[in-house]
Amino acid sequence: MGDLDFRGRQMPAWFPDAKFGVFVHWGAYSVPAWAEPTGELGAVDPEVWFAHNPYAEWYWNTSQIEGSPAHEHHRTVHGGLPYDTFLDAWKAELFDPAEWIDVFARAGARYVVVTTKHHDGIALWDAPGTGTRNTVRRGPHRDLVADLAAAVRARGLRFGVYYSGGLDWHAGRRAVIRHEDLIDECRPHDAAYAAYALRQVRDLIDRYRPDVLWNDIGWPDAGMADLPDLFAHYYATVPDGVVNDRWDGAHADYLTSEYQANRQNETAAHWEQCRGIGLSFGYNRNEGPEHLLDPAGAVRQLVDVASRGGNLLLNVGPKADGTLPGEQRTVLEGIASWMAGHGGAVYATRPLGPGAAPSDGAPWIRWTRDDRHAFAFLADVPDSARDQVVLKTRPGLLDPATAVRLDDLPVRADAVPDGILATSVALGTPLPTVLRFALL
Ligand SMILES: C[C@@H]1N[C@H](CNC(=O)[C@H](c2ccccc2)C2CCCC2)[C@@H](O)[C@H](O)[C@@H]1O
Repeated sequence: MGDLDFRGRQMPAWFPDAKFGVFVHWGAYSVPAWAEPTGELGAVDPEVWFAHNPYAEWYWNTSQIEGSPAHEHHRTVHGGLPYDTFLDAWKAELFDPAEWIDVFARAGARYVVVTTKHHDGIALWDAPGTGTRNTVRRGPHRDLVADLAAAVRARGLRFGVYYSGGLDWHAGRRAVIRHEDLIDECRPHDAAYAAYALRQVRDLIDRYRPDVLWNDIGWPDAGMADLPDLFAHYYATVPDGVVNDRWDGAHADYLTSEYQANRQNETAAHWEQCRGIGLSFGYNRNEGPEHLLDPAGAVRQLVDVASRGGNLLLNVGPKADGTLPGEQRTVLEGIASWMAGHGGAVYATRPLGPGAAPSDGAPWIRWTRDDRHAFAFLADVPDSARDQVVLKTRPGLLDPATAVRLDDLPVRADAVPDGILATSVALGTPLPTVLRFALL
């Protein structure tokens, strides 16, 4: 047992300061890359969800469900071949990890979390116990985890690993039909799987020293007793590492939400929202621009999350050939150009707290603060407002006379009874305008 009592552990400052991470879901599922863009998790009727799953990384499961469009697609387009055929078809021939990480870093990501084994049980490194069911022995014939870890760290970003501890469709259970199945029927809970999974996570820790241990779905019942030792080993190996909350309650340095699911977790001291740029984590060839966040939408998602004290883990689903889908890359480039001039109002900030009234209508307004400044983010100011906005703030909180726009356009700010009247130009753009004020 490690000597670390990690339950009262201090959150390492790098994680809440980071604000923005990029998630990568890349796997054999990136070969078919096929799902119905049904809707966001939490907004789709659970009864509909599994047979019409928008998560393209769930292809194995969805294509097992009789009568589902994915079942039909797999039969007609892929001849109903065994799923592992996709592993051999996955060549990653154009994969250039440094190129990916350059895009992520310019977009302002401070950490990158990559899938090492998703629910399909295929490992992206030569994981113990997988035999040839991994990308070193088949398909890409590369240790993709090592390649990505090296590229991420060469760029000065933190590297995290995603591991599907709770679901492994090779551990011999049937497809998930309904949500309640996910909890028990279809999850492996036996001692053999628990030992298998424990050995793999320990291997990830020892080989890659990940800064984030991002487990998903949960942990096998028979392996729950192993977790205190695993976490102690992790923290001994990576002293400023962080662990997420999907270990069936065993431990968490921070809580997670996913699209609209588990949003109640966003009131925790430390939390992270994950979502795709579109409706899926794995690349889905059926997604069009109408299903994706546009750059302004992605920036506002990041600002909204940061203004409430959380991190955004925004997912990219690369193609099987190793290229980033053009439409997803465009969104990252859009985030990059905004973050270049405004990142300072996001990184290492925290909520402004009770001083500011967050807006839930138009204009869209969010706040952050650092030790000396408050930052107001404005967007979608109606034309009728004629480039004037009232920022509701507590009197005496900040000094209107110190107002500046981070893009250096002129701004005038006057104290008014319920806050500050800001007058400037082009306040109505979808991409947020940022005003900085000195805190009194
Ligand atoms: C990052 C994504 N995680 C998914 C697992 N998500 C969850 O277990 C979801 C979840 C969401 C938020 C906190 C905890 C668990 C549940 C699934 C239905 C309702 C909430 C995966 O199934 C998915 O493929 C992707 O890897």
